[in-house]
Amino acid sequence: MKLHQPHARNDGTPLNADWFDAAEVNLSAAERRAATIGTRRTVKKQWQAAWLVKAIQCIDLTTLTGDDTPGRVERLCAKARHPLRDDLVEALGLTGRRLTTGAVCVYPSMVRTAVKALDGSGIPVASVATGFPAGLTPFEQRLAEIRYAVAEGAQEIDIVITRAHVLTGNWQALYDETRRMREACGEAHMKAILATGELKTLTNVYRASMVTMMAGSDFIKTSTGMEGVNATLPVSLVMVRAIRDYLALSGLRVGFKPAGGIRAAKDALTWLFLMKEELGRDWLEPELFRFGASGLLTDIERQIEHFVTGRYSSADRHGMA
Ligand SMILES: O=C[C@H](O)COP(=O)(O)O
Repeated sequence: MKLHQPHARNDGTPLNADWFDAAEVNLSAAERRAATIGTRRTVKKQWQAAWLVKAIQCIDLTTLTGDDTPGRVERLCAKARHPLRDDLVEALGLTGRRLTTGAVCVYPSMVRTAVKALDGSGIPVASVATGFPAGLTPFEQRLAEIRYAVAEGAQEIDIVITRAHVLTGNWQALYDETRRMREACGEAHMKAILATGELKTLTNVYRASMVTMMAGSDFIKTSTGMEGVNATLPVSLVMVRAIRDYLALSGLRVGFKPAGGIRAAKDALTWLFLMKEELGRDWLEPELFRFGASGLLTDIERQIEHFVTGRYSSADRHGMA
């Protein structure tokens, strides 16, 4: 089991419109391609639990609700440290091996609590910032929120972009904003949330992905979890292909984080297949891939229980068997 090793930060590249201006993404082509990912690949039963363990290691275990309390955050952190029951860990032959989620993701005011609760675990704390989820507070306040979360101990910052910059095609403004946010993050890694459900077209999703990567995002993330439409496979396909194109053009590796509404173990596997097919094995590690999810771990644990006890009924129901 690999320890969490933060990958090199993305220092970004100058804004270069040649890298995205001509891009046009065809919605139905993306939908057709996305629709085949889960069906073309099958995983032998004996490997499914291993894939689900991999999914656990890539979860940013999240609580982002108005009624969050220090107690809830502490319980979340305890779960991040021990994501599976001891009997399941033993049945999987993982006793004594390190098994944690990729990170814990909270609001800025909960960072200190999470850092304390995760002390010594090596699990990073991610904080949303910049007026999450809408990102419409005054810009200097958004930067101050990043600095606050970093000072509290966050090692990763999930920023939200100004959707209006995308909707008006103001790529320079999107680049400059993201660049300043990246600077405010200091040594913390930055994930740029595109809120794709509000960007109207997949072409906009592709262009926003490229611009935020050029501005130095370490990850691009689909959604806040609060938009009307959150992580979808067609949107994810477009974003991972932007990551692939950016790698080819710049030589820089950027991570991907689908987030919002991912609750079923079966869906987690589909996303892992997508990463492996489109970007390769390196994007199956928490350094380059995360799920932003509050409820996914519950279903994964349930499915693993079914595997180790030999009761596949629920897995069958989820189409996993
Ligand atoms: O960034 C993470 C999302 O807010 C989580 O969304 P979820 O609660 O639908 O899993």
